[in-house]
Amino acid sequence: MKLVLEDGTTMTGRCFGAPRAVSGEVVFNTGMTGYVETLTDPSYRGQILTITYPLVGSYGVPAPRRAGSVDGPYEADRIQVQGLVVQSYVERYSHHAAVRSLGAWLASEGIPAITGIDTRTLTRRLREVGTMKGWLFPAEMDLERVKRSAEAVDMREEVFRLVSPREPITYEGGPLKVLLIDAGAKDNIVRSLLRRGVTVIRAPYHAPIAELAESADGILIGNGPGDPKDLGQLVTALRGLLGTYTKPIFGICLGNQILALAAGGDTFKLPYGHRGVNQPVQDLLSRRCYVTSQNHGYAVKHESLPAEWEPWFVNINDGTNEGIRSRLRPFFSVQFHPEATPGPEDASYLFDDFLRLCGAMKGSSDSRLKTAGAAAVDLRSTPTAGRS
Ligand SMILES: NC(=O)CC[C@H](N)C(=O)O
Repeated sequence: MKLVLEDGTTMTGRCFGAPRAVSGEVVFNTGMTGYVETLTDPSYRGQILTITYPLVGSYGVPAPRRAGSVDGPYEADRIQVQGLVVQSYVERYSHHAAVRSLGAWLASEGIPAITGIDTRTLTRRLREVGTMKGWLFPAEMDLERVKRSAEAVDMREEVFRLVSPREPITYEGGPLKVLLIDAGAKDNIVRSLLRRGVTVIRAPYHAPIAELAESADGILIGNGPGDPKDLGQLVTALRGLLGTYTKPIFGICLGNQILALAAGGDTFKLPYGHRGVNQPVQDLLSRRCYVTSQNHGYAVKHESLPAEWEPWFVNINDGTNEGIRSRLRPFFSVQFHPEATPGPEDASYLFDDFLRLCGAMKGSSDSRLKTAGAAAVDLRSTPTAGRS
């Protein structure tokens, strides 16, 4: 197999997945474990993933999930990456839950993978030049032919259609109801809500959101692939809703970007993104730091936020935005993944805060809580296990 980057960098290795030609944006993730979760995360749709940790495959892959379920550790029904790049693939796995090798899983889903690559050199290149387009293909194929014929995902609106459900799906979990806007949401967002006794209406990003939101106690905008600016239809729908909606809105990753755009803010592309399980962020209100799981290539411009909004979290490595919140209303979002999978669960308290707010606003006879301003204040002053 060969990996060629758009700056001409060429690397040769061995195939351990499907021997096929693909192209996509080449990105790297620094997590040491969690390849099953990472490979099935729809935010990676269309991208060729490099894992910087050198040994990959040693714990194999567990049994496939039950059909129609959202069982972990899978984050979706299929592998989402275009291709996989590792330094040393381990075929002989050992783990009590494993039933197949990583290579067998990749091959069964038609995903090409390459081993024997100096991923440290590759990552340094991507850090210097920035994320680049690349081609992964069997070594005997001619590059010019590959460039013409390699399978690629149309990264504009098409990519969101590939990863969102066709119709709204309801998961019964309890009396509180959350509308999850899905443009590629990870299944663990659904599991995180169900675990907390919540009914989830999982709706595609192009569904009539305002209508569906009426019967829900809050809205969660999930993660997803691509560039948030290609989701103009959702941004416009949400902008309309922000004018009248009084219940809580929480965004995760792509959801942070969408909320910022709907509020009138702007996003930009990071040179090589944040992908890993040890990204440090700081809550600007409490000054408390958290280690978080992240997978994003775009970020919100702090300075673009209109007066009602304020930066909530920042990334301690590069100072970029990691969350925003309305100063007046119960609308807030984070750029990292509180549901983790893989990664640290430091930030899972955010689900509890969001749901407590949904519950308080639904059940309270206190009319002050029904006004959005009071609810936003309530969120700020609520002590939680995660913050104590
Ligand atoms: N994990 C996500 O939701 C990623 C959001 C967006 N696709 C980005 O790369 O920034």
